[in-house]
Amino acid sequence: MATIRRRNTPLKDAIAHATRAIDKARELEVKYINSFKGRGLFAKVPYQKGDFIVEYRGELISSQESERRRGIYHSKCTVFMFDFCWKERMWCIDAAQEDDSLGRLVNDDHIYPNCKMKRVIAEGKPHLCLFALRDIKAGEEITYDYGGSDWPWRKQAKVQETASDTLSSEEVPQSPSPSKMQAKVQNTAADTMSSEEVPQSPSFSEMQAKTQETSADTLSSEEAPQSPSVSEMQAKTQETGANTLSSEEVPQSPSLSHMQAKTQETSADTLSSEEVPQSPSVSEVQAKTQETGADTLSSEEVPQSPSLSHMQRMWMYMRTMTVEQHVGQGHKRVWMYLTTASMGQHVSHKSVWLNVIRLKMARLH
Ligand SMILES: C[S@@+](CC[C@H](N)C(=O)[O-])C[C@H]1O[C@@H](n2cnc3c(N)ncnc32)[C@H](O)[C@@H]1O
Repeated sequence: MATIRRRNTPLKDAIAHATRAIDKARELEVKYINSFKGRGLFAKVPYQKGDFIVEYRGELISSQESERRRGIYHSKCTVFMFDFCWKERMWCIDAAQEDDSLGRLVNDDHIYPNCKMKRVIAEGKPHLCLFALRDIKAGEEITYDYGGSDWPWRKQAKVQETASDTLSSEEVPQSPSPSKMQAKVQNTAADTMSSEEVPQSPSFSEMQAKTQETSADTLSSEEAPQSPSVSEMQAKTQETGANTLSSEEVPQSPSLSHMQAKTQETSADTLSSEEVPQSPSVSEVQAKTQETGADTLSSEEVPQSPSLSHMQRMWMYMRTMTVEQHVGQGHKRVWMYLTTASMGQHVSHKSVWLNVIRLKMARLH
């Protein structure tokens, strides 16, 4: 992927990357951090305060479509939906699809973030871009404040810092909140805009985006082409009879099955078999796995869901961990159990079961 060397102002830099949908692939790298945080984005080069870092790229959808998707997405996908206000309306960048874009991998830091999300208008469409809040050294993780207050990992962070990777029952992650990614979006085009042009944010509910007006980089009319009017955007939405914008305006929507398939990420800590209090499900899952002989199971393919009590027992010890099962002659199987912060009460028992089966199958040696 080509990288544009910065010759412009940060805002021009952001617009140049946003319009081409490219990242600074030579300046940034994705690294796996740990089982708690997953992946993160890191600077490979130093950045100066104010620099454009990366776009939070995804599909631009209306708030109505955002609500609809939240109703059907797995909770691991909804966390990638970023709501923001633009032209007196709520919009959402849906970055749930696993593409190669880097912005979607930036983690939250509400205490010492080094970047800030700002709204940038390029070719008439809003983009969400991260800009450095301070100088950033090579090797530093790129972070920003997701906003809000109820993100489950913030409550768990202290526990994770002190505890070993082997989780106790007290450390079972809290059920994820269904909250939206709160857009602490600043309007980068603000310097040249009057308050009429960038209206005050309405008072949205706590779950919704806080769009802040700030003075930031100056956007001239050459830098940002005219935005279509709200009514124009609304008209297009109505014309299509759908909540998503037409394909000229935004990329194709990812299919739900693809999104669901992408929710199976995990990482694990090792737990010896002695540490697992009860593992009745291992043999049961193994049996089911062998029965189907498939890599993934649809709900139709699972002949019988485990009973609720069984699920509850699994739930008691299911966390992010692996269990090593010695099968003789120096061979062992490693069972990997998927549980992350986003697997909680909002996931049906059946979904949890399917997730576990899939993961076990995927990781079975
Ligand atoms: C937009 S994604 C960021 C990329 C993610 N780490 C990954 O590997 O795909 C948001 C998810 O990252 C994790 N995350 C973000 N910030 C975190 C933090 N400060 N501590 C722990 N987990 C975090 C949470 O699981 C959250 O659902």
